Amino acid sequence: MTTEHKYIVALDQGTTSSRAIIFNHSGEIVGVAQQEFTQHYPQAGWVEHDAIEIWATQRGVLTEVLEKTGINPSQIAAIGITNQRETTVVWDKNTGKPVYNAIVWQCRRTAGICEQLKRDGLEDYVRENTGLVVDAYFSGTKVAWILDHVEGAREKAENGELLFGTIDTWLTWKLTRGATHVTDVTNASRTMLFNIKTLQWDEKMLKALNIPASMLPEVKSSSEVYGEAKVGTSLVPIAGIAGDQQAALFGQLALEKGMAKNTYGTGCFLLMNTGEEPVKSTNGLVTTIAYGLNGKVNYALEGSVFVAGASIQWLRDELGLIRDAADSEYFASKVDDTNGVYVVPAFVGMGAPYWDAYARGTIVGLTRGANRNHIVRATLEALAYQSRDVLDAMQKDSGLELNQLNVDGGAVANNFLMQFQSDILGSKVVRPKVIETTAAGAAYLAGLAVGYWKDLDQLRDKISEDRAFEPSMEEEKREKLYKGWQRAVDRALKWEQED
Ligand SMILES: Nc1ncnc2c1ncn2[C@@H]1O[C@H](COP(=O)(O)OP(=O)(O)O)[C@@H](O)[C@H]1O
Ligand SMILES: O=P(O)(O)OC[C@H](O)CO
Repeated sequence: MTTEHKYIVALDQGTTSSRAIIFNHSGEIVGVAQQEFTQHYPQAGWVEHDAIEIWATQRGVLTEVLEKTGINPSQIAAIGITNQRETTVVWDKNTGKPVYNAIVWQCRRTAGICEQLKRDGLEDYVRENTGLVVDAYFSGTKVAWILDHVEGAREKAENGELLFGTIDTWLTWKLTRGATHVTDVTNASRTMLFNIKTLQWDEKMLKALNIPASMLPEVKSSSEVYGEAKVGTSLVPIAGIAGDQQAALFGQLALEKGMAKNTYGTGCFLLMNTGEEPVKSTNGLVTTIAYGLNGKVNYALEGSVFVAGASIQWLRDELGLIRDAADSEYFASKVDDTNGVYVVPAFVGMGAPYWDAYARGTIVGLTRGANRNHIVRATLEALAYQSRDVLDAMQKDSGLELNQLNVDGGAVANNFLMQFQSDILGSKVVRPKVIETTAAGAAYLAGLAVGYWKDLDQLRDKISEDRAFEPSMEEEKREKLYKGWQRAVDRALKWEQED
């Protein structure tokens, strides 16, 4: 294939926005288009997206970025898809219409189904075979909920008329006009329905949740041609698929055992590549598939924090304390500390390492002197404390000491946060020049599949450091602050009562 004038497009379908990013052969970004879409909160702790709006915004940004850059679809060598994971779409394969809104990864509505699975004694089985903990986060219980609550859905599913997919599957199906119903191993490993040892859908889990196998997509590697998308008058191969956190790991080229990254977006996700063998966590992390490439899979340990950058949006949209996410750095830097205030943003329960669907957000340590700056600062600091929680667990599980943390995602633009992160970890934090590593990972996977890039060595020199943050806090102060955080978390846990 000629690489002249050719590009790779990454479609990055995130929790809050859809993005299309064009990369050239040097791995540089030549165009970006982005569109936010509506978040639906029908009840406390519930989160939904309209799958049609997801498709419309994703399609819209693809058209927009081509128009903006003047690149013709015929110049695109391949499309890579990366996506918010776990979010669940069920649609009618005849009409192409979703039978219900997409149930988002953050949604807690299936906590009760999870309690039942635990009572049925499935916890150990789930951990051993899917690598996960029993939690409403993952797709399986969301599919079960749709089949049980949408009128006529179960009957149609049993007649083979309904399809299930995570967002990668939904987009691929739409882009190929219904010709392709696939997912990749990384996304499959987030469903709680996939056996990460046999790399097959897990019959016992399907039975436990009463989900017909006919709804499930075919599971493929993360880098191969899955189908062709019609873009304008051209047919463009879709050649890379990976969940966004795995794509970010790939985009940071953390491809060797022991390499890790932390992504600060809506949530925070710390992943460590553990090589070709799955490592079982005993400290509240999950085992997941990092990527499937060249006939093999690599595994990762993951610590998933449900609310990170989303708490900065909460300061902006719900409390009105800031006008723009970037303002948080200005207000936090106006004070020397939080004046004893801690914010625990457990808006949708807490993920790793606590796994408590009943935790709720809390602010503690308020005194008459507490002001906006302290609350903004405490909210930013919570991102760093939550990352320390998972990093400590990761070090215990892996037996490795991470003396450097590679970071990416929208919130790493915040220098205050990065410095505090380094201080509270006591280790170096390294921010790359290109923080769009998620999209880069999807582009690399697609480019490798079609021979646009021969191998990853061609890309290694493209990753360069923007800034390194070194710890400057005294050990005694660090541990005192962190102990305060742990006490604050205790207040947030198990706040909501089980129905
Ligand atoms: N300067 C900043 N300081 C703190 N948070 C920020 C800043 N800029 C963006 N964010 C947060 O980062 C998130 C957006 O990052 P992004 O990687 O695009 O997320 P996602 O892929 O989850 O949609 C938002 O939640 C936003 O509040
Ligand atoms: O869309 P993001 O970047 O918030 O990522 C969401 C995760 O994939 C959820 O597991």
